[in-house]
Amino acid sequence: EENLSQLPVPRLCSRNSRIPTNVIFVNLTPRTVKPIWINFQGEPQAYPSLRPHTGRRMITYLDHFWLFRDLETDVGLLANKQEMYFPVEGNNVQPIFVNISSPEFTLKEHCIHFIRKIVKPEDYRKLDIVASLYKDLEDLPNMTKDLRRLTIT
Ligand SMILES: CC(=O)N[C@@H](C)C(=S)N1C[C@H](O)C[C@H]1C(=S)NCc1ccc(-c2scnc2C)cc1
Repeated sequence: EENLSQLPVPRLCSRNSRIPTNVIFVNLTPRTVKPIWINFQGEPQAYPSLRPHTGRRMITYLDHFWLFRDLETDVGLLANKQEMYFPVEGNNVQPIFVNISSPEFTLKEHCIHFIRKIVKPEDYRKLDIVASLYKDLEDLPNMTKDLRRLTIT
């Protein structure tokens, strides 16, 4: 019986449904948000960024997938409290609000994010901290990694 772990990870991709839906991306964060559309080939495609506390009314389609990232740090953000957004029903009257917010980070995650802002990666290992934190600092936010995790779970 073939070894399942050798099979390629299936690619999450939007389906070309052509069923439009009106949405409003609302950036509730004090950060600039980069919307990412996962295209029909499963490749992430960046859309124009949203400045802090701004909204953008736009048209997307049923069975299309979106992720949202902090433009500066690539930290993953939430859309309606989820890691991934996809419109569920075509609605041509009431636009659907997509509220983009920041996840609730632990104190440790806040500290990792802060240290990354003030210390260059080549200097992480000069810090007098426990070695396991070097790995945490070096495990930078990565959309491809998140996309793979989201695809297989
Ligand atoms: C046939 C089909 O579905 N083509 C895709 C490429 C289309 S039309 N898409 C993919 C996504 O569902 C969004 C939709 C496009 S390109 N809608 C127009 C559009 C343009 C700009 C935006 C944004 S996002 C942040 N700022 C703007 C202006 C959002 C949607």
